[in-house]
Amino acid sequence: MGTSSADQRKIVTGDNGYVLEDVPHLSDYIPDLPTYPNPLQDNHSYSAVKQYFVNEDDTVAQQIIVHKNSPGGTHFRRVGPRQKVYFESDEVHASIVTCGGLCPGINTVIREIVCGLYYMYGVNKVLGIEGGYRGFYSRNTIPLTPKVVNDIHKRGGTILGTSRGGHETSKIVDSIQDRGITQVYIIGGDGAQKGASVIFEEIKRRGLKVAVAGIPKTIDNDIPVIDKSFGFDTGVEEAQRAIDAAHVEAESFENGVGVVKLMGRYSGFIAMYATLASRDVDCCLIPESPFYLEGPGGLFEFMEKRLKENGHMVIVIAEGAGQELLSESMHTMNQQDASGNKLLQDVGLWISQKIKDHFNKRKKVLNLKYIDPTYMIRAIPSIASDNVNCTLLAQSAIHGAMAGYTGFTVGPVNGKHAYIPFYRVTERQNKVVITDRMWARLLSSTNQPSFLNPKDIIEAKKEEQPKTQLLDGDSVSDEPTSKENGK
Ligand SMILES: Nc1ncnc2c1ncn2[C@@H]1O[C@H](COP(=O)(O)OP(=O)(O)O)[C@@H](O)[C@H]1O
Ligand SMILES: O=P(O)(O)OC[C@H]1O[C@](O)(COP(=O)(O)O)[C@@H](O)[C@@H]1O
Ligand SMILES: [Mg+2]
Repeated sequence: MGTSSADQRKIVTGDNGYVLEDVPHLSDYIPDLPTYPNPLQDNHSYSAVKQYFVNEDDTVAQQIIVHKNSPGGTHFRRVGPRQKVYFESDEVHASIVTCGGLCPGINTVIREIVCGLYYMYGVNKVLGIEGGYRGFYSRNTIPLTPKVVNDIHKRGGTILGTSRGGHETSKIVDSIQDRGITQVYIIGGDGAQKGASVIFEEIKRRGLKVAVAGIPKTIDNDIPVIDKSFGFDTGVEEAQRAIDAAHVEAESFENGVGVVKLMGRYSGFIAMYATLASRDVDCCLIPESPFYLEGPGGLFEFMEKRLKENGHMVIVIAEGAGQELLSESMHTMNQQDASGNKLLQDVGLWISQKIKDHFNKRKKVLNLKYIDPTYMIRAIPSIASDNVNCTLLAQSAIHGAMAGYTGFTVGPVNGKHAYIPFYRVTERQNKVVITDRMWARLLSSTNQPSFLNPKDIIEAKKEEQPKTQLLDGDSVSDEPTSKENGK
C-alpha cells in the first residue's frame, strides 16, 4: 500500500487499483495523542454484540457494479466504533449547529447526537449553537441534555434555529477555542459542508484538538457521493399530497390542469421521485432538462394532445426548472441569498400564466389550479424510515469523532455508511443525469416529450456527467469525469 498527501488529501492505494480516499485524523497534525479504551466495551447494550468494533481496514466501495476485470476503485472508510478512542468522556465538550434551509429530521439528528454522546460515551457537555454559523459568535447557546431533546424528533424544523450567510471563519474558530469546544457537529447542506471544511482547515492550522464532523442535510439531494439525504423520502411522501390534490382538482373540471411546484433549486430529484411515485403526473419539468413551450415537440403541443385524450393533466415543476426562459421574458437580474445561492423567480406562477395565455388565445376552455407546497414538504417531522436514517448518521458521526477522525461528512454509500472527506462532497453538486436510466424511466412513465432533439442527445451524452446515484440500481459511476479532472 502507498499513501499520497498531494494537496493534503489522504489517498491510500492498494493492489489491483484499490484506492481509499481517507479522512483526516487528529493525529495527522497533533503528535503523540494518547488513546483510551472505548467505553462501549463496558456498555450493556453493545458489549454483547459480536464484532461490535469495526475493523480498522474495513472500507466501503463507491462503485458496486463491477465487471470481471474491473480495478478495485475508490473506497471510503467504514463508519462505526473503534477499539481505541482519542477523547476521554469528560474531555469532550461537543457543539451542534444547524445551517441552511430546513429538512425533515434535523431535530432527530440533534436528539441522537445528544443521546448517543450521553449514553454511549458518557459525555455530558453538549452545547446547541443557535441560529446557524453566526450563532457561534453572536448568539446565546443552549445546553443540550437527553431530557431537553427527548421529544424533539416529533417536531419539524430545528430547535436550534438556522440561517444562511454569516460564515466568518476566524470568529467561529475563536468561539470554538474560547469555549473549549472539542467536537463540532455541523448539520447542513452543500453550503454548510463547504463552511465545515473551512472551519476544519482553520482548526488544523491552529493545531487544536477539535474534531469536525458534517452531517449532510439536503431536501434537494444535491450532495454528491451519498445515496440520499435524510428527509428526502419524507419530502417526496408529502409531495404526494399536493400532487393528489392537483389531480383531484384537474379531473373534476373540463380541461382541468393541475400545476404543482416542488423544491429543487439546481437538482430535480424531489420532482422526479414525486412524479415516479405518483403515477398521476403527466409531465415533470426539472432544472437539468431544458424545455420549451411553443412549436412541435414543445409543452403546449403535448398539453393539447394529453387534454384531448384524457380531459385533464397534472404538471410537476421543480422551482429551478426553466429559469433561462423566465429570465429571457422577465429581464431579471442575478440575485443571491445571504449564502450566495441564486434567488429564483416563481416558475410555477410564470408557467401557469403562460399556459392560460396560450389556451385563451386559442379560445379553448382551461381550468388551471396552481399548488405551491414548497415549504410544506420540508417543515414537517420526518417519517419513520428517515428517523432511522437520522439515528445512523448521528451515531456514525459520534463514533468517528470519538475515534479521532475529523474533517469528514458521514453518509450512506451504496447502503453502507462511510466517512467521506469534505472535498468529495463539496467539489460538485449532485444532479439528475438526463441521459441516465432513471430519467428514461420517468419519461417512459409519463410519456412526456424529452424536449431534446437528436443533436441535443448527442451533446448531453458527450457531457459525460457522473451517473444519477439516488436509488438507481443501475448507477455505475460517481467518479469525477475526465472533464472534472481537467484532463
Ligand atoms: N463556500 C462557502 N464557504 C464557507 N461557508 C459557506 C460557503 N457556502 C455556504 N456557506 C455557509 O454555509 C451555511 C449554509 O449554506 P446554505 O447554502 O445557506 O445552505 P445549505 O448548507 O443547506 O446548502 C451558511 O451559513 C453559509 O454562509
Ligand atoms: O426560502 P429559503 O429558506 O431560502 O429556502 C428555499 C430553498 O431551500 C432549498 O430547499 C434548498 O436549500 P438548502 O441548500 O439549504 O438545502 C431549495 O430547494 C429552495 O430553493
Ligand atoms: Mg444548498
